[in-house]
Amino acid sequence: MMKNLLITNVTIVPMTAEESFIQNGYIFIESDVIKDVGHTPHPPHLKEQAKIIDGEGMVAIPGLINGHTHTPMSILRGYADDFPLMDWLKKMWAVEDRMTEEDIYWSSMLSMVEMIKSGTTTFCDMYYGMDRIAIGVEKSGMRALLSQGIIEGDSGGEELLTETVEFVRNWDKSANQRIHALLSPHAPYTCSPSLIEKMVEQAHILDCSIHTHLAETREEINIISERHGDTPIALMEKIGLFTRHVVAAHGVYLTDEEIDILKRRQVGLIHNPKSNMKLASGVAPIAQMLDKGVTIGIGTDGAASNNTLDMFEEMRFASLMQKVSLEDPMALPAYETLKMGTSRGAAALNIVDQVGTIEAGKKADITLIDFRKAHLSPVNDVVSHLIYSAKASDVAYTIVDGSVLMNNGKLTTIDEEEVTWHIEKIKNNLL
Ligand SMILES: N[C@@H](CCSC[C@H]1O[C@@H](n2cnc3c(=O)[nH]cnc32)[C@H](O)[C@@H]1O)C(=O)O
Ligand SMILES: [Zn+2]
Repeated sequence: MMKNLLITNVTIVPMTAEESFIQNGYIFIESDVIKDVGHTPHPPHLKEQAKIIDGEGMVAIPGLINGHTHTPMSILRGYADDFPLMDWLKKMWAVEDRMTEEDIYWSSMLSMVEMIKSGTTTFCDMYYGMDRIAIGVEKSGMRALLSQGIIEGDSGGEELLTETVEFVRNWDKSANQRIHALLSPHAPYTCSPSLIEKMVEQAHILDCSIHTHLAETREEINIISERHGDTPIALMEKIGLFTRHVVAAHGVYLTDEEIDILKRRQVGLIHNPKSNMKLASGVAPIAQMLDKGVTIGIGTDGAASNNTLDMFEEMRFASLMQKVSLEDPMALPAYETLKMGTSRGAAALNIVDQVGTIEAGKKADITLIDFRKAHLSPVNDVVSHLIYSAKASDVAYTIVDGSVLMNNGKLTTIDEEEVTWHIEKIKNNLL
């Protein structure tokens, strides 16, 4: 079957250079890779070699990158709202203890349905039962960074560590390199320094990145200070966490010194504005970190603390939250925010050689947004509309690795009705 694609008559926001656009362009995809991007007219021979998607009235952006989430938590959407993090977590863990691998699989598939429908092409996940999620990723066609989150129990984390190392060995670079496997100590307050040290050692051996939660709440700062006499990032620096590439979710409470560490160690910081607002964790100093050159992406966190996985909303909240908290309408402007959802998100996850921009040589992960809508009219400014006006439901096509996962609004790899049928059944048993 011919797998080449030609997207025609489309407005392209390639995210390659500052604010460059192609007003009426084409994108030629050969198998899983972008081969050619240009202005209309396209070379005529391309037409015979490819399936054509008419991009009239649409805007193409690099597929959105959800830098931090817990996909199976969609089953817990709306289950325990309006609590602070530590109380909320206790409620989550009580249910998570009862979740079976099947529950995890279908809940994760529900999240993939939501993400594909809202133009997300890559997500970075932390949960348990990761083998089943990886099988789901194979089926859905999405790109994913997967890690088994480790919370150290009374018995220590040794057994879990063996399991998670096995997971990385089995899945890293699988599914045509769509899957990256990472190691994941859940957080500095749920894992001891000695366990984290062991995980770093393993990450060096496996040559993989590390995904964790860091500096999320004031309470975390207090716990770490009481236990170790340090702040979370300073402690992690001491125990050598940042000798590997780290994806760190949150970074709400940071000293200037810690921001310097994040920059120097090229940590991929993932900002989760809606989760931070909903759990009232606080306002991350994003504008300040960007000024200092920290690499920042955007994530939704799990659907139980958000309560959606919609990256358009997430980008909008990121921008608005900086503006209002700094009383500065110029803080985190639209293009900067879109970068965090695409190219910079890819850099934060250390996959910028694969995705994050629309240019020849990159993997073909592309989202097409239909701009023929009242709330996107008139098109005075494409990027402004993407950040301040667009909705998830404006996404018409989601393409990953050259495969069309949503074709003019229709999912091609997942049977949504089957997923929702299972979800209803799981909900009735579990909650
Ligand atoms: N519960 C698992 C491992 C953890 S997976 C990831 C964990 O992160 C939790 N989680 C979700 N959102 C957040 C957050 O914002 N901060 C900290 N933990 C979170 C989530 O409830 C889940 O337990 C075990 O049995 O070891
Ligand atoms: Zn999280």
